[in-house]
Amino acid sequence: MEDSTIQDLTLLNSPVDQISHLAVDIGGSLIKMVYFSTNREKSVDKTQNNSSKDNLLSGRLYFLMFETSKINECLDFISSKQLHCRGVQHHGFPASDKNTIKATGGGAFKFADLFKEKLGISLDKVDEMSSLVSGANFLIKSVPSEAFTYVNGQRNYEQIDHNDLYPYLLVNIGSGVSMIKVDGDGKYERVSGTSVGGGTFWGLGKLLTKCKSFDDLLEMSHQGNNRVIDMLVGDIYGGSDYLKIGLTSTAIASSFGKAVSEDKELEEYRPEDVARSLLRMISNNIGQIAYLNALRFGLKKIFFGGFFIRGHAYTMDTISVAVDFWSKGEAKAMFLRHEGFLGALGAFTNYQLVEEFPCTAGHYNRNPLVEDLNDNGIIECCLRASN
Ligand SMILES: Nc1ncnc2c1ncn2[C@@H]1O[C@H](COP(=O)(O)OP(=O)(O)O)[C@@H](O)[C@H]1O
Ligand SMILES: CC(C)(COP(=O)(O)O)[C@@H](O)C(=O)NCCC(=O)O
Repeated sequence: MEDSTIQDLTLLNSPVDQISHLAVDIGGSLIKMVYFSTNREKSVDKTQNNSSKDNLLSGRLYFLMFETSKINECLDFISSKQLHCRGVQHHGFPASDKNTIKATGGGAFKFADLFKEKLGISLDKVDEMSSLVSGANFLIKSVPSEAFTYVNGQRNYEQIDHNDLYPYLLVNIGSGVSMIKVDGDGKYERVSGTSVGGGTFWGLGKLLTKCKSFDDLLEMSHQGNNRVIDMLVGDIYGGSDYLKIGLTSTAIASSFGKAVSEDKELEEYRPEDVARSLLRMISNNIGQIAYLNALRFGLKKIFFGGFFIRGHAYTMDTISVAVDFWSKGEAKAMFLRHEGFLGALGAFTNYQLVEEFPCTAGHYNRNPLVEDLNDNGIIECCLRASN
């Protein structure tokens, strides 16, 4: 954690805090939420200081996550905190429509009736791909220290030149994977996808290791050794490399391939090793498909998002190495600190209220009220409302 700011959600009940503009992204696995909170005492009305007719309200974007299978807990939480019907109505700043929130992801369709029934609110649907792109563009362009490469176990934060951002490939690894060629704000095309994604890792991992939580599975993979199960080039070539086609003896020739010849039951393998092979197989595969799509369109930058990544060192390393290996160093894999919140942020920007500058990040909050919550960075920003 970069900062020790601990934000307990009981603060939401503080009389000086104003919550507004909740946006949700309801995916196949997880519900992601973003909301804006301002401190009334600190909010600023720039109309007094400059000639602009815009009202600027400083505050913070907060991030929350629930499992989609626990949608009812999520609705109870929104209801108990009245997250959906708080509006900011001072300094000439309009309240959000009390009965409508921006929503994206498949669940915006699937659960629309449930939101209406339990909370009395309508979901204003924002297209999922469009939200991913708006969220990514917002993060890359407006939030400092957001994008980074992962090389030799090191995060290297990149200052992205706005004039040299497009085109890029956005690879969102959620339950499934979408690959989107981004050419500008609102200019994009979904060029590919694969059903072998985060849901595959978690689903197969659960079956094969009997693991109870995604985080445990990731932790297991950290302790494992994939060479126990994967068939390496050296296993086939008597310990030698096959350099003529660019493969070292330690490269994986066949994921899970060793399990064929070894007369072993699943129980005889360490779950840690199984988890490691699985993570490597899926990350490698996504890295390779991403590279092939980058090659198709001559793209040099590939940004990876989605909650599958979870800031996990081994996942990012595998993806980075795959992209580097296949592109012979030509393409670059980049990751985003708010990786899992692209869709939710994109839906939030659809309120047309986010002022792109100034934004700062670096504070972290851990929300003790929500299980499984990652350490999600809050973002300080200004909202703007035109008169
Ligand atoms: N706490 C968690 N519970 C379930 N899956 C998780 C969790 N944390 C990370 N994941 C991973 O994130 C994936 C979902 O990513 P996400 O971007 O939220 O996609 P979706 O929009 O499909 O829900 C899961 O398939 C899993 O691989
Ligand atoms: C259907 C989806 C866009 C839904 O998004 P998700 O909830 O997985 O984030 C995604 O799962 C996907 O792109 N799947 C891959 C389908 C394919 O191209 O084969």
